[in-house]
Amino acid sequence: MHVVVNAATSADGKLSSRRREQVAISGEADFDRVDRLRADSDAVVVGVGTVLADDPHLTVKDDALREQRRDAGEPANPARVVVDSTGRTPLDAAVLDDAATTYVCLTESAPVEQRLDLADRAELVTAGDERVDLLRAFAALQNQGLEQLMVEGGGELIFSLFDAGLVDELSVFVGPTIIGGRDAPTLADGDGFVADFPELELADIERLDNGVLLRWHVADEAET
Ligand SMILES: NC(=O)C1=CN([C@@H]2O[C@H](COP(=O)(O)OP(=O)(O)OC[C@H]3O[C@@H](n4cnc5c(N)ncnc54)[C@H](O)[C@@H]3O)[C@@H](O)[C@H]2O)C=CC1
Ligand SMILES: Nc1nc(O)c(N)c(N[C@@H]2O[C@H](COP(=O)(O)O)[C@@H](O)[C@H]2O)n1
Repeated sequence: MHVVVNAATSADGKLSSRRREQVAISGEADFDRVDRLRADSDAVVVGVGTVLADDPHLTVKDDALREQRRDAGEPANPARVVVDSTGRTPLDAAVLDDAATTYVCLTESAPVEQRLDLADRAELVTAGDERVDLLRAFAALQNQGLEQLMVEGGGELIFSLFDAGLVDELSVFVGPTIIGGRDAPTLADGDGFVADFPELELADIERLDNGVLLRWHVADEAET
């Protein structure tokens, strides 16, 4: 399995504002790049915080890219994955429509009622007690044939994935704006690291729109 985290931050490292509403940080060229990355992925992964904040669709927007996937014998859109401990994904969420297969990763503590409702619209993966056990959930996704995973956020999920050692690559578009705010989500939130910080190797820098795209490889733990 190969896991790429992709996100857009303001120049001061924020994913969105303190209101947690979606902010268009990327310009046209970056959104096109994100669309290609989605088209090259087996699944697009988000946390339920992102679903509640943005109601994303997580589909490939370009008709030609969807056609290419069909020509290659793949579904037009990659699968969608929501990491959602207790089944808070609203039943009318855009990610639960029929544009793609959706997996909702839950824990044992997810109430039966939510579980039954979501099971009508998504494939359920159960891993962990309080929070989703990401190692187990991603292993289950791999067993379903999902090898290329693109994670789009948000900050809580991205931190947990680094903490679990599951990230292979990080792509960050740093856009030309300041959002600010101590309560605004950043690229990696959660509890944060205090030691054994994951080490990154810079793979590429590209000027894009009025910002910069940074691509990093995550160093193997054994090498750091
Ligand atoms: N600029 C960008 O590229 C993006 C921005 N965003 C922004 O990020 C914000 C949402 O991010 P967050 O609130 O951090 O939510 P999130 O999307 O990271 O979801 C976190 C939630 O996932 C659930 N969860 C279950 N197991 C977990 C685990 N092991 N680790 C972490 N979470 C687990 C928990 O309910 C947790 O509260 C929104 O404001 C959204 O607009 C989101 C994606 C991309
Ligand atoms: N790459 C990128 N740049 C931004 O500026 C963004 N705000 C986001 N947000 C992510 O895209 C999702 C929306 O997807 P759909 O257009 O609905 O398919 C949103 O939920 C964030 O994950 N990304």
